[in-house]
Formats: sequence, structure tokens, C-alpha cells
Amino acid sequence: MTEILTSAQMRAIEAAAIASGRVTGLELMERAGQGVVEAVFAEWPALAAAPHRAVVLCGPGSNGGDGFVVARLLKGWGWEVEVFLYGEPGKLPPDARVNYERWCGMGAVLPLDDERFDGWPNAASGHAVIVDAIFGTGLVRPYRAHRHLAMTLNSCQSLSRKGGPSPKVVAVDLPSGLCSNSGRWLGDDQPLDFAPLANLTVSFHAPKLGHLLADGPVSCGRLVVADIGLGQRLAPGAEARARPAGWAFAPAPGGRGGREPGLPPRQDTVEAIAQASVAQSVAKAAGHKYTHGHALILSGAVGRGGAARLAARGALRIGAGLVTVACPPSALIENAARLDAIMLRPLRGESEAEALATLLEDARINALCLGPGLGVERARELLPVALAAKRATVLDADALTALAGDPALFALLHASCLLTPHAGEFARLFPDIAAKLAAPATTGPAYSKVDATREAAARAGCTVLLKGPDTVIAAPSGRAALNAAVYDRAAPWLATAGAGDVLAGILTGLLARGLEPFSAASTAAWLHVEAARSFGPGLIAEDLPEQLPAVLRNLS
Ligand SMILES: NC(=O)C1=CN([C@@H]2O[C@H](COP(=O)(O)OP(=O)(O)OC[C@H]3O[C@@H](n4cnc5c(N)ncnc54)[C@H](OP(=O)(O)O)[C@@H]3O)[C@@H](O)[C@H]2O)[C@@H](O)CC1
Ligand SMILES: Nc1ncnc2c1ncn2[C@@H]1O[C@H](COP(=O)(O)OP(=O)(O)O)[C@@H](O)[C@H]1O
Ligand SMILES: [K+]
Repeated sequence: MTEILTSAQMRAIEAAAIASGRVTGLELMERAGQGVVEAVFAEWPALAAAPHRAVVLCGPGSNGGDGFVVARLLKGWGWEVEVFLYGEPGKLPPDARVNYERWCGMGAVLPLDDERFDGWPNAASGHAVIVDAIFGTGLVRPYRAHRHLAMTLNSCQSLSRKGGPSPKVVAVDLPSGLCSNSGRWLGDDQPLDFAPLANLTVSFHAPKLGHLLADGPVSCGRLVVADIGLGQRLAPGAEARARPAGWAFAPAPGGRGGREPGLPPRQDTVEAIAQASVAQSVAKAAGHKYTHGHALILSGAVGRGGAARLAARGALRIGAGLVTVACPPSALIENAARLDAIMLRPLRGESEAEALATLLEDARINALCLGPGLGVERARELLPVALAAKRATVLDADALTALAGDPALFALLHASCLLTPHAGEFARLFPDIAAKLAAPATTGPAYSKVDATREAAARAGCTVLLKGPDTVIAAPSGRAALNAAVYDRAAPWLATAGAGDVLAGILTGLLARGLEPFSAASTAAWLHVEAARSFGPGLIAEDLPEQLPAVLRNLS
């Protein structure tokens, strides 16, 4: 069972465990250090076979304390270890201080200060590993040395990525400088230009938001989450060391979501989307086609109907009982030539808006989709009718653009709506929120994509799904989920024209089947990535709906 944690939640979990008497801070630090060493040996088995040389860079807090443990353990394996400290020994927190002193009985600690970088290890001088234990979840402001750190570490890393003998960079908990809540680099610099990137990041107990959002995945290299004995976080039978591909576990109902004393309230948690809950959402019980809902997809003008047809196919494949495409009369022949199982209705009448109103008198039509290929002008015309019908309604693409320029239309949004912007559409709809997210992150925890999506959902009064490799879903209540297609779950080939239209269709299909918007969004986002992964590279949007049956089969 996993939730994705913020730094405050991680601290609260640690504090609760220590307060319960189950474990001490020193034991947790020891396990953290052990977890790092085990992960290094698991990642590069050759390093476990014989002693090597390592540099351990320690910082002024507990992250540095973990570093001293790593140094001691590697020394115990016969390694030659050089240790540097960024900070003053006298100011180390108690547990880190204990581990500093233990190390001092075994070797030297060289100062690592902003001005004096002469003491830095020569990256190519035969070290097998450089351990970055300068800052973890406690970073609250940019630190001046990060450019120097970045230059040194990245030159090592780029060599080692090419398979050469140069050092592997291992980040303890987070690459130093990365904000654990937002996945953004703290500083005025351009993100990533001066970021110390890791080959491997070893975090503890559960992934943090910063590992999965924004620049986190690129910065962390690979992510391993080590178990440090803070309680169950995985489904029974799952491996103790889980990679992010394995965090498809349901958040524990009533578990670490704020129900334990002292932990933050439920609305502060972010859920990893769970395979089990997806399976539940899409399972069909007995019934006839109308019990599985009737989805209506509004289509564009002649020659612009492809997007709506893709959406319709997605809605049908995910199991809506009926799917109808409604098109301008002039587009009837085009659509008829391309659709079979999907029904077709021309919007004939005084105006298309009136025709839509008539069509919506059929109460069995329980989910709508407006946007893909619709055209901004037609979206403006149809939106008032569609929104007045108060059906479950997906608004994507041109419908979002129409909403952006029109506060009166925006005011018609209701709780059964679901907005599915990509970053550009989001910036048009919520320019002030997007500007906050784009501004340099100068204090931690920095404003994150989760914060932005939550703020947007609260303003719109409906669920918002903000797309990307780190798709965030938020409800007006503050409930949030993250569907990250990163690390072992990466599917960059999903960035293909029309993929978003299929997502809108899957969403509409799930709404037609009776899911409420937040569940529909979480389920659809997960299935969308799974369909892409199941197909693999070479994917085009048309493949996505056709891949759904295979994904669904694997769920059952
Ligand atoms: N929670 C858990 O369960 C477990 C946590 N564990 C480990 O603890 C880590 C968190 O430790 P942490 O809280 O001490 O934070 P950390 O990242 O070491 O740094 C904070 C220190 O840096 C300072 N500081 C901040 N910004 C600065 C700047 N720009 N420039 C200079 N200084 C700056 C700040 O002091 P300040 O100056 O703000 O008073 C503070 O002294 C976590 O990542 C994990 O590795 C494990 O042991 C296992 C169990
Ligand atoms: N690098 C990526 N990895 C995984 N998914 C991605 C990536 N880039 C984009 N996506 C997903 O692909 C879809 C693209 O949708 P959208 O931007 O609306 O494109 P279109 O309008 O062409 O369909 C979204 O679901 C988005 O989350
Ligand atoms: K670190």
C-alpha cells in the first residue's frame, strides 16, 4: 500500500514511529544507510564483488547523517572512503552527530565549503561511487554550492552513462537541491542546467512527490525505495524494495492518510493510482447496454472529425453501452463512412445548439464529451446547452480554449464536469496559477503541479486532470492523485497526436458507466498509460483504444 508522501508527511510518520517506542531515530538512520548500500550493490553487483573507492558528500542535517552511515558501512566492506562535510560538525542534529563521530574514529572529514572547492574529488580519479548526502527532504532554500556540485557530479554521470568506468552518482533520498514536494530545483537558475543529477536515488519508506513530479524523474536517474521498517507500505507478498513501477498499490483505506494521530489530514495526501481500484472500476456486472451508459461525443466540422472518432472509440472500448457521435449535418457522410458500432446523429435544426438541446432530452445520454476537433466557435455555441444539461461532461481541447476567454461560460461549470487540459490549455484557463508554477522555486516546499491542479479544481468547482508524464488529478475537495508515467513506467511514445482525444473518450466512457469524475479520471489516466505500455514504441493514437482489451484482460 502506498501513498506518495510530502516531506511533512514523512517527518510525521517518522516522529510517530519514534514516539511509539518501536524504533529510534538512530536505528532509522542506520537502516537508511544500509538501504543505500544494499541498493548500490543490487544496482551494480560488480561493486559488491570487490572493494572500491568512494566519495561521500555529507550535508548539515540528517541526510548528511545517512551519508556518514554509508561511509562507515562501505569502509566495513573494505572500501577506501573519502568523506566531505558541507556544514559545521558542531551544528549537526544529534543522530547525525553520533554517526559523524563514529566515522571520525575511522577516517577524516574534509570541509566542503562554498568558496573552497579545491578539496573536491577529481571525478575521474578512480572512484567507483560518489554519494550525494548533502540535502534531502529538509532543503528549504537554494544552497550556494549547487552549481559546483552539479558541474562535478554531472561530468561524472555523463561519463558513466556511456558505460565508462567513471563514478556512479548515488543520491541519498533526493539529489541535493531537488524539492521533495514539487520535483523542482530550488534556485533562480534554469532548472536542470545547474542541477546535480544522479544515476541512482535511494529513498526511504515511500516515494515522495518530488521523485515523480516535474524534473524529479530526470534528476533521480533510477529510483529505489528502501524499506526502513516504518510499517507496512506494500501489499502483502510484494517485494520489500519496490521500484516505482511497483507502486500501483491502493492507498490504505483509513491508513496513512491522516487517520493516525498526528498525521496530516486526508486532503493533503496524494494517491498513487491503484491497479486494484482500476480493476474494480472497469469490471462489468450483468446488465444490458443502457445499464452501461450512453456517451455522446460532439464532433467537428467536415474534415475535422478524426479527434471525436478517436474519442468515441475510446469510450466504446472502455465499455460504455452505447456511444453516439453528434456531428454537423455536412459531416454526416464522412463520419458514416468511418463508424460502425458507434452511432451517428446529425445536429439538424434551427441551430446546432437547439438540436443538441433536443438530443439531450433523452435522459439515457448520461455523459458528454466536448472539445476534440470541435472548433472553438462551435464549442462556444454548444457549451451553454451542454453545461445546462448537467450531465457528466468531459471538456477538452477546443472546449477548454472556449472556456478560457469567457468568464460567463466558465461560471457554468458544475461538479459533474471534468477538465482535461495539457500544460498550454491550463495556462490559458488559469494564467495566474500557471504563472505561479512557472516562477523560479526559491523556497521549499515549492509550489507544485499538485498544488496548481488543486487550486484550479477549487476555482472551477470540478475535477481537473492536468496532463503530462506526471498527470495530476484533483477534485475541488482537495483530493488528489498522481499517475506518473516515469522510471520503469515511462511511455514517452504516448506523446503522439490524438492521444489526448482517446483519453477524453476513455474518460467519457467511464463517466457513462457511472464513475464519478475523480475515479473516472484516475482510472482513465492509468489505463491510458497501460495501453501505451502494452503497445510499446511505434504507438499511434488509433492503437490506444484497440489495446484496451489486452490491458483489461490482464487486470482480471
Ligand atoms: N524522516 C525520516 O523518517 C528519515 C529521514 N532520514 C533522512 O533525513 C533527511 C531529512 O533530514 P533533515 O530534516 O535534517 O533535512 P536535510 O535534508 O538533511 O537538511 C536540512 C538541514 O539543512 C539546513 N538547510 C536547509 N536548506 C539549506 C541551505 N540552502 N543551505 C544550507 N543549509 C540548509 C537545515 O537547517 P536550517 O539552516 O534551515 O536551520 C537543516 O540543518 C531525509 O532526507 C533522509 O535522508 C533518514 O535518516 C531516515 C528516516
Ligand atoms: N512523455 C510523456 N509520457 C507519458 N505520457 C505523455 C507524455 N507526454 C504526453 N503524454 C500524454 O499524452 C497525452 C497527450 O494529450 P494532448 O496533449 O491533449 O495531445 P493531443 O491533443 O494531440 O491528443 C496526454 O494524456 C499526456 O498525459
Ligand atoms: K541528497
